[in-house]
Amino acid sequence: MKKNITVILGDGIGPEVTEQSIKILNAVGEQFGHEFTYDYQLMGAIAIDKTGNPLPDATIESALKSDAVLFGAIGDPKYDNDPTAKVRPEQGLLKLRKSLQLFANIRPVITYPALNHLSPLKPEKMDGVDFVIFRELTGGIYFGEKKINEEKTEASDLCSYTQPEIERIAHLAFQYAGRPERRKKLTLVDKANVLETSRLWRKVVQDIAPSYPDIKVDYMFVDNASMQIIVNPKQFDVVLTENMFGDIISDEASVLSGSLGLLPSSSVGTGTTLFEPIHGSYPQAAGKDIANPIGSILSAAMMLEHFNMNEEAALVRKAVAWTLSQGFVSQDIDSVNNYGTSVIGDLIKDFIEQKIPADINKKSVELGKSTII
Ligand SMILES: NC(=O)c1ccc[n+]([C@@H]2O[C@H](COP(=O)([O-])OP(=O)(O)OC[C@H]3O[C@@H](n4cnc5c(N)ncnc54)[C@H](O)[C@@H]3O)[C@@H](O)[C@H]2O)c1
Ligand SMILES: CC(C)[C@H](C(=O)O)[C@@H](O)C(=O)O
Ligand SMILES: [Mg+2]
Repeated sequence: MKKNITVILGDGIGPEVTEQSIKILNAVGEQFGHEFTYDYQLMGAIAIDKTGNPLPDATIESALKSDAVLFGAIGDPKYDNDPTAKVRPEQGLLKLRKSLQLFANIRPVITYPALNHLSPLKPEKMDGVDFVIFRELTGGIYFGEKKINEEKTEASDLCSYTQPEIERIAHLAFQYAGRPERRKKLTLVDKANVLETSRLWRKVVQDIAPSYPDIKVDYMFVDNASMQIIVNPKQFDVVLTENMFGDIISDEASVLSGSLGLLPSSSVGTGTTLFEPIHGSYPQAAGKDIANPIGSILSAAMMLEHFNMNEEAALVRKAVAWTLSQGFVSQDIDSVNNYGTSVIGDLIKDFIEQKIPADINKKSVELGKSTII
């Protein structure tokens, strides 16, 4: 199969983690006889530096005609620390989501038995944690009218949702909860005790629920949900929520897996689907070969599934689980014994290519070197 992928490396650690995913996609292509071609495009701070625009038209055009988009991360401290900046890297990402109508951001949260002992939570709370957050991505407070008065002393961001915006993601989430591998439970996370938009979410979900009689629906306020994710994460199966709540609770939930660097996502819309790790540009780590590439690599696995390459995706996941089980982990997972971004990428690639020596031991894999000795 031939697939053309728009690749947006972005800023900070975006390029180095995405480079590992490209390695993995190429290895999968070789093994299974697929041809992946890449069209590299700009977005974020690097795009502002090169073109003055955080999302050049060429990036949107490429994304619209490609089979999928693989995205790293955007963001730069020079904008984060300047609240008066008129042009910002994040505008590029938000505009891309809007342009591709990527209304549903799917963020799976799974745990790895091999990492449970490193978790801040008790291992018995972690075994079997497996839920998926459906985060609405093109509405809410992110996209409502923004105002600041002339004196710059009062500002507002409007949070608004329409019934169709809620319905389209709710249907996706219900259908997902009904998949054979899921536990047929959907939890709507909102703030319906305070917010009018949340009350609309509840009403729309309540109206839709009877069409999915097999799915048990639960409603939870976001403040409670933030606590429940930590104390009893096994109760969740599919979590449906609006844009900003989803942003926040998914970073929180990543702690269950072991690190923000582990979580992948897909953003689904009416056309091209985009795949990206949930983390940001982690500027402190940029260029140091210390970032965890697994969030990006698992996003590439989600992309393979999107191409109906299920066996290929399963092999990538198996390879990831193998590196974690062998202790080949990055600094965010283990601050004492850890391996570089590219070493982890190479090990996952070698596993896919069945090139891992049977007698491999940790000492034979050099920290920061990208070859197995
Ligand atoms: N989708 C995106 O591109 C995206 C997402 C979030 C934040 N951002 C941007 O990224 C910049 C930095 O934001 P931030 O510091 O709040 O969030 P961040 O996700 O970049 O990093 C937060 C912390 O998470 C950890 N982390 C994140 N990714 C990691 C990885 N791959 N490996 C190991 N550890 C990792 C690090 O401890 C880091 O300090 C900002 O400009 C922000 O706007 C972009
Ligand atoms: C960078 C920012 C606009 C973005 C968001 O808030 O959606 C990020 O945090 C994410 O989770 O992808
Ligand atoms: Mg976020």
